[in-house]
Amino acid sequence: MRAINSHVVLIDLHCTSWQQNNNKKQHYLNSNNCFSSFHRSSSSSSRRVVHAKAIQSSSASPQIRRPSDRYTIRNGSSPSISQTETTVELDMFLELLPLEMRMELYKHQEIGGLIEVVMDLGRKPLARFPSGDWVISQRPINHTDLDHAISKVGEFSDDNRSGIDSSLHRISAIRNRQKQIIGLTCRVGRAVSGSAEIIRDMVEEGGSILVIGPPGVGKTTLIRETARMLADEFMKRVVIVDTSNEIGGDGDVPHAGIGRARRMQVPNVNMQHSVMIEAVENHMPQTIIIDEIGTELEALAASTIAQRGVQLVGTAHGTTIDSIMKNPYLQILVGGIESVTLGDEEAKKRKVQKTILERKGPPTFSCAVEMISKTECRVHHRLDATVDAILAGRPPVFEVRHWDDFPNDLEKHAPLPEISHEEASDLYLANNNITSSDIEHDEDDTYYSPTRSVQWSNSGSVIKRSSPMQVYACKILEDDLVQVAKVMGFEDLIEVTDEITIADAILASSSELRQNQWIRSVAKFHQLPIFVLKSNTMAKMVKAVRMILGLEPFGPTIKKASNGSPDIEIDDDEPKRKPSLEEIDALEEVRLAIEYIVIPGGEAVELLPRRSEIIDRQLELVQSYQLAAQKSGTDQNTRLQILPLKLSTKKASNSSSVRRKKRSSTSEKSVGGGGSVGSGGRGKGTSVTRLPILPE
Ligand SMILES: Nc1ncnc2c1ncn2[C@@H]1O[C@H](COP(=O)(O)OP(=O)(O)OP(=O)(O)O)[C@@H](O)[C@H]1O
Repeated sequence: MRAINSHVVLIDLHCTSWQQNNNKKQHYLNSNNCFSSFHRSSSSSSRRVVHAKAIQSSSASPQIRRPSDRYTIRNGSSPSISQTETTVELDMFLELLPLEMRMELYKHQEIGGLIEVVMDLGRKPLARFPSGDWVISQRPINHTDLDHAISKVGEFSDDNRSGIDSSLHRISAIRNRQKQIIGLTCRVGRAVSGSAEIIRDMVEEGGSILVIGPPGVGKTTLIRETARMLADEFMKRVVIVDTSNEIGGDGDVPHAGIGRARRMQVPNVNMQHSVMIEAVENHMPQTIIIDEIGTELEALAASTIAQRGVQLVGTAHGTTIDSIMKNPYLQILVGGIESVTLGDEEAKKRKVQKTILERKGPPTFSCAVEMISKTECRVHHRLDATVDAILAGRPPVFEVRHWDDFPNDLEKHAPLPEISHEEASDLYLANNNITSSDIEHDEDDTYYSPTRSVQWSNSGSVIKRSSPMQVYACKILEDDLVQVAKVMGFEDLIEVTDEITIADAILASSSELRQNQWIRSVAKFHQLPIFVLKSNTMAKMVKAVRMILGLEPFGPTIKKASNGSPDIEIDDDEPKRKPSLEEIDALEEVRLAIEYIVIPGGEAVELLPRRSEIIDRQLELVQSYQLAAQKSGTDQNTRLQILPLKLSTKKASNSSSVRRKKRSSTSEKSVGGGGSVGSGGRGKGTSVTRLPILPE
């Protein structure tokens, strides 16, 4: 047994990094391999899925039945766009082709998913589908075919792009040396409703988003829907700088796919950057949408816009952030890179070479999305951290999201309703597949036995779960959490995971949450409760573990975050009145004894003699750690001894009060947890367990 004097010790708990994770997704191709669209009311809270339907052509080739023309297009906030209109858009596209080729194409099962048609002089025309390329006709394309197509589109601008009025299609020309058009790449443009759901949390956060991806991966489609989402659902003033009219479609009236967002056309591709600045200066936007930032001037303009506090959503060609970093013109988007020479000492301290690469300044965009395919992307919530990691040769932290895993249940993204504590708990239970039949009310054994399955509750009821609770620790030292769980005997019931997808709860420090709002978004996205530690003391950790396992009610600890999501704050079980200096000293003595000797070393500690009221306060604190204690000494010289025994409080009925009455002023009595426990004589319904001694 050891006695200690209290003194203040600062415990520095290091942080675990916010690990790479998972995903979420959206669903576009239904089982018939045709496009589905999500129709959303402008209020955004009520959402429903509109399934794709077969539609018969009403115009171009009425005699042709198109069994696979089964796609719909989201209609944004305007309810006026009908499926017939969307069919008309495909018809407009197909009219670029000579009739016999059009008829062939109509017959294709995947016509609804057609991506591009390629017409090169003297070659067979190709149709590109998600499943691959398909030869439309054995007859090679001739000049008449090209002239026919060119006659259906508007003028080609200096970037050799054109469009079809009132549609999102993009027609790109290849010219010979005499500037005559000898090839056409005709891309079907469509507003794919729901395509921005995958980044809704980021859009909502209001940060600037850089979308990176190779050609044709769906960047324009994603930012078009993002523009609509921002304008129609988040009611932002959105201006699209539409260099090739690809986002808002050809013609002076923008396509309904952009919702209420405004669109600025760009007369000449070289003027994109000046139109970007003009947009900020003249039209008071809150968000600027810009497709294909490709030149240094455009990157500089983007950086200027970001500095003026305007949210940016932009795209750039590339496969990864790394490729943007390597592009000298686009580097500025990620903060710029410079080489720094360190002093010998610093280089040694950092264990790096003397000359290293560092980020020059803050990136233009706060987060980034790397589109891997139309159905998968990598989300970098903190672009600065990603860039720093890449420069330091560390793997960046990102989240992989899959559209195809995304539950069709878009309600997940509805704003959280006002909920009571009970409802918050119910939500948590529901998300963890805990049904009411799993709930046992076990009044005789409210304390948790480690040999059981995991339990979770908010009100003392006992809930069984089949696997250990998976906790995602955010800026909480994983080892500390594991250690606390271990000393509490819960090592089989709680696990720390790096995979947020399989997590049941997030345990985060409040400072981390304040700094990184996106954690809340991710939690909301995955519907996980966040248990918030204001400080990383063991007492709070013990309480957090008990709450996560459902052994302690939340009570008034649920606080609404600014975004409406309920955080469960781990409060101290500290006295609410102002404690005296003597009390503070006595409680600190308890804390140090427990955290430095009793729990880690498994040793008993006898505290200094105190007045009985102070000893009662000490006892309360000991109980909050679920430890047993006993009083010793005389009435004038009473002191508390903390035992390395876990307090197990079975229903003590009235026995505690009976024992208190019997307490002798000189004899030793073990006390704790509302009932009395002693290492020698345990009362009925109470027990103590020897704490495991931790490894050094
Ligand atoms: N989520 C999606 N579901 C179905 N089709 C999609 C989706 N996203 C894009 N597409 C289709 O894929 C094709 C290419 O899309 P988009 O033009 O958006 O790609 P991009 O990455 O912007 O290409 P580029 O870089 O060449 O401009 C279009 O025909 C578009 O309709």
